[in-house]
Amino acid sequence: MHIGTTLTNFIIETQRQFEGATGEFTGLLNDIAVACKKISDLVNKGDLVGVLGTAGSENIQGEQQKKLDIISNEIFIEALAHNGHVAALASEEMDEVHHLSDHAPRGKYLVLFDPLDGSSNIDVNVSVGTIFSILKAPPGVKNPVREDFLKPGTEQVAAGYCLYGPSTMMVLTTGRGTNMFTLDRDFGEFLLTHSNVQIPEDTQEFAINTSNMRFWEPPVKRYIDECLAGRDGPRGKDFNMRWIASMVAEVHRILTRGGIFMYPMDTKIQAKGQGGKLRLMYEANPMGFIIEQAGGAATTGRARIMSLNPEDIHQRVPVVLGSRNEVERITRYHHG
Ligand SMILES: O=P(O)(O)OC[C@H]1O[C@](O)(COP(=O)(O)O)[C@@H](O)[C@@H]1O
Ligand SMILES: [Mg+2]
Ligand SMILES: [Mg+2]
Repeated sequence: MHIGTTLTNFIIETQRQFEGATGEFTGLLNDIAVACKKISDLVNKGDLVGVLGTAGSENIQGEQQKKLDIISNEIFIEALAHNGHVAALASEEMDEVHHLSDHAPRGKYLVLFDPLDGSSNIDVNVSVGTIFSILKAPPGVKNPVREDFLKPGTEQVAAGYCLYGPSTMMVLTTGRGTNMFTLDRDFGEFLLTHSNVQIPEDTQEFAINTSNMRFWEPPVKRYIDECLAGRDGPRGKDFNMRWIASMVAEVHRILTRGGIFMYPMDTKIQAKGQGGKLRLMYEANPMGFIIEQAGGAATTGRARIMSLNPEDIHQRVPVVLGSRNEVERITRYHHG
């Protein structure tokens, strides 16, 4: 597909390759694009439209919700729940599965989403984003339930994120490579700017929240120590570090120039009885699909993320993703 193609035409072309395609998938991705454009506009205007700051409520994760967490969630529901492309929705900001109103037409898909990723950055004007994962809905079921969403990442039909940074970009995979589109605000369209993105297999750049170092497991400690030892150490090369605290921005950097991103299991997380910091269904699985389709890898440190059998829509998992050879090295360290 040629650079400059609109997202809509790109999806229509992609759909042509699927036998029996009805156009419903194109419709769904257009709904998602509309929602992301609206969120991008609000993020961009920030205080001018009074959307910054906390909402004074907590989500099921026990996190203080930002106003934009809730507003973005509502924009997504409004854009997706009425056009007959989905059967149900699930989100970081909603405890339970969101069922459509009785008279709303039902569609073939389920969507899980993180309406605003990187929430701790929203008030300090640092890049944030939206992450989404698309699954097939059980045929003929009017109101799919939680169990209908609990499919391994390998069953995703598509996944993507929209990054609200200096420019707004939509990154998408339908299982045929990973492509990037940039929003032309004048034109109001996402245009293809990077097709079939490939992540370098090796890297000298890692991203991890080092303030958690004292809680890390030995394999992670060893890996980071070796990176920090630089060219005089066992790796024989110097490493750089980055931490933006927005998973979307970290993943985007890695898709653009390689690298490794880690939010591993640690004793602090274990002490809280949690399985990790990041959520499997609307953070780790969609990002795993995007990264793998760009030639990278995504594991928990021990197992491929997309092969996990989910137990809950808000389940948390350890995440290690990025340049294939580095992810494989850390996974080897975990297997001793
Ligand atoms: O606050 P920390 O420990 O740096 O964690 C940052 C991580 O938490 C997140 O903000 C969690 O996502 P949400 O903002 O959607 O809750 C990730 O985007 C980011 O990678
Ligand atoms: Mg998030
Ligand atoms: Mg979020």
